[in-house]
Order: sequence, then C-alpha cells, then structure tokens
Amino acid sequence: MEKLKIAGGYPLKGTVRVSGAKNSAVALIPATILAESPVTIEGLPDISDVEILKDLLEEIGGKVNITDDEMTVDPSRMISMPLPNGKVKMLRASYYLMGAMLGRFKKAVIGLPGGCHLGPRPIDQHIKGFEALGAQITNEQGAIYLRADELRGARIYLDVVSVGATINIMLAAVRAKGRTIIENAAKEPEIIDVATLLTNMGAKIKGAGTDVIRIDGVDSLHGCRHTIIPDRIEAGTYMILGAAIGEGVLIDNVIPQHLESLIAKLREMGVNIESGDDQVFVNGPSNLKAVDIKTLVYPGFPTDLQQPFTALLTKAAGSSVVTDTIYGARFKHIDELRRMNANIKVEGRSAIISGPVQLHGAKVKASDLRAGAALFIAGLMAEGITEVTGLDHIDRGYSNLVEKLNGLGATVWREALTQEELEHLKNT
Ligand SMILES: CC(=O)N[C@H]1[C@@H](OP(=O)(O)OP(=O)(O)OC[C@H]2O[C@@H](n3ccc(=O)[nH]c3=O)[C@H](O)[C@@H]2O)O[C@H](CO)[C@@H](O)[C@@H]1O
Ligand SMILES: C=C(OP(=O)(O)O)C(=O)O
Repeated sequence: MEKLKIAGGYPLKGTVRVSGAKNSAVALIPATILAESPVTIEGLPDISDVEILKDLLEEIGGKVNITDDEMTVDPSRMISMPLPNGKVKMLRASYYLMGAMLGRFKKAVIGLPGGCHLGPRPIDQHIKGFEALGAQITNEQGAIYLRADELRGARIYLDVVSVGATINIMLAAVRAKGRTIIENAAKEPEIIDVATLLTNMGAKIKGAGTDVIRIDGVDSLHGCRHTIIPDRIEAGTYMILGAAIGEGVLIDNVIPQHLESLIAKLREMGVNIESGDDQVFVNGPSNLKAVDIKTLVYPGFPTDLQQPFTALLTKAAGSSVVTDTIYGARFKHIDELRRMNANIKVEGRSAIISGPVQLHGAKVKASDLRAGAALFIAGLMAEGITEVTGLDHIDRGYSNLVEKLNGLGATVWREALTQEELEHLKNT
C-alpha cells in the first residue's frame, strides 16, 4: 500500500491531457457483453475500475485484450456465470452487469455494488426498471438474482433522476421485444456515450441526453469500434487546480460544454477562463471571491466536483455555502481539510467555508474518490508537505495522476506505507 506525498505551495503551469471518462468506461465495458462479436473501446483511462471490470468480463468467459488505452472484448463465449461476491463489491458500476447480462442471457446473479460511500445509494429504480421489462428479481444474502422468460418493452417513469438506472435500463431494453420508454431519464453526457456505443452495435435508441429515451428492442447486436468521451470530472478537477494555484494551465481533450456550470462558477469567483473546441485555459488570480454552489443533476453543478471545489473555496475571500442535493452526506473530506487549517462547518446538507486561509500540509486520509481529489488539491495549495492515504480510492478515477501533476510542475510522489502506518490505517 502506498501514500501520496505532496510538496505544496508552488504554482502549476503547462498542459495536461484529460483521459477517457470513468463513468462512461464503466458502462461501456459491461455493454460489450450484449454484442455477439468483438467490440473495441478506444481512449480508456488507466484506472482501477477499468482493470476490475476487465477481470469480471474474463470471469464470465470474455476474451479481453488491452493495448495502451484500447480494449477489445470478444464476448462470443461469455456465459451468465453468477458473480455474487468478490470483485463486484469493489466498484459501483458492477451494477451494469445486471442490465447487460439480463439483456443478453435473460438471467444474472450479481452482488450488490460497492463504490464511494456517500451515504445511502439504493438501486430501487434499476430494479423497478428491470421488473417493468418482465424480470423476476430477488435479493438473497447481498446478491441480486435476475431472471426473465422474455424481456418486453415497457414505459418506465424514474421516480429519481438516476444515471445508473437510466443506463442499466437501456442496457436491458435494447434486447427486449418492442418499445421501451424511459421517462424522467438522466441527461449526463455519459448516457449519450453509452447510447452511441449501443447504436453502433445495432441498437435503436432515440432521445439519449433528453429526459425521455425511446428504445426499440432488436434481436442481436454486433461488434464495433467506439471512442470514449473525455472525463469531465477529471477535466474539472484540473480546472479547479488551475484556478487555485495555476499560472496558466491548459486542459486538453475536454468538451467545454460538459463543464458549463463549473466554468460559470469559476468566472464568478474571478478566474480567467478561455475555452476553445477541445481545450480550456485557466489562469488563477491571487484574489478569489466566495461563491455558493448547489449540486444538481446534469447540466447543473456535478456532485462529483463538489468536494474538489470545496478545497478551492478555502482560498476565496468571504463565506461560501456548498449544498449537495444529490448526496447530502458527501462531506467526509471536511474533517481532513480542517486538519489542514480550513475553516469549514457542516450544517445538514451544506458546508460553510470561511476564507481566505492558508492551508498547511498534514497527514490526511481519502475516504472516497473525490474526497481524495479535494485532498490532493488542498495539498498542492498548502505550505509544506501533505501525505494522503486511501490511494485505492483515488486510483479508481484519476489516470496517471502523479505524472500529470508533475508534468504541470508539481512535486508529487508515491511512497510505500510504513508498518506503523499500515497498523494505524487498519485501526481507523
Ligand atoms: C459509476 C457512475 O456513473 N457513478 C456516478 C453516478 O452514480 P449513480 O448512478 O450511483 O448515481 P445516481 O444518478 O443513480 O444517483 C442519484 C441520486 O438518486 C438516488 N437513487 C439512485 C438510484 C436508485 O435506484 N435510487 C435512488 O434513490 C441516489 O441515492 C442519489 O441520491 O451518478 C452520480 C450522480 O451524478 C455520480 O456521483 C457518480 O459518480
Ligand atoms: C461517486 C463516484 O463514483 P462511483 O459512483 O463509481 O462510486 C465518483 O466518480 O465521484
């Protein structure tokens, strides 16, 4: 096990290239199960979620080949092997195996998913969708058993706007008989990316990216080649860093329209941002204004950038209020930021940040992926050395982090944990 060490307090400058989107990758890879010939996905990020999904596809008989950032999956010999335990528990997106295996094999056994601990993360809307398509579902000892004699198209209204449920229902519905209509669907760019892959595989999908998606089921799907969209959350993380300590940071391979809510907030704080077709240039001023943010479903401010943005707000003059309407308990990073001298209180679903303060280096622990992002941003803003443990969370979503940060002029490195630190981590 390792920790991340950061020598903070130095400005960042230069170009950073964004990798393919984690939240697309983790749906595109299970989607390959639905094809009957090889599918190639280009531009995959080098993250542990992708590695784990590759292993899971191999467990069910898939032949997977990875070269550089490209993965080819031959799904022709896959079988509906039960996956009640093991690696499915290591990531959130293993729930997509339910939709994809139900679509292809009409049966699946998948353990309840893991992923970031952000408070309760139910999957009732996924289940409701599968049941509407004709599946019988039971939950036995922490695993979901799904079975259908046949899947039939249905009209499904989501009670909660859910990225995962929208994609999962799409995955099963492309192989159902007849038309499925998903109402109150999520509109995130990753949903369009998955619909694009499925369409290239022969599926008939209209309306992805709007709140009504229509799917006409087909009898079979074939292989294809697909290039993943850039990771808007990784891009946003580097934009926040650029705003905090950048002296001219160019973020390359980004779709600026995916980040309009963040760009608007950064401009409101006084950050200078110029955006081109697939690049964004960020120049952080020395004085930042306090702003309030409220996380919302896309195109609102993403919850996945709330924690990194909080680190930036410690530098803003005045009082900022951050409210998370998606995950009301997504505040495990706050205690750690306080250890670095941040002045923040949490009241219900909101964090109130008073600034500006100069952060100090400290030993901190990432409790989840974006808490980790908040902490490496804070470490780079801080004076002195910061040590971040909990790297397994950060490795789920930040491709080549050390190389990318050092490429911008940071001094960041990974170091093995001492025996004493390992013991301490086990007991906390
Ligand atoms: C792998 C992946 O893509 N993860 C993202 C996905 O997670 P995930 O797909 O899990 O998030 P959802 O969009 O489903 O969740 C949104 C809200 O709906 C609630 N809900 C969801 C499903 C359900 O059946 N019932 C229910 O009540 C959740 O508790 C949450 O409050 O979208 C989240 C919200 O943008 C992001 O933070 C995650 O990075
Ligand atoms: C919450 C996240 O991921 P997951 O849903 O995969 O846990 C995230 O990417 O910030």
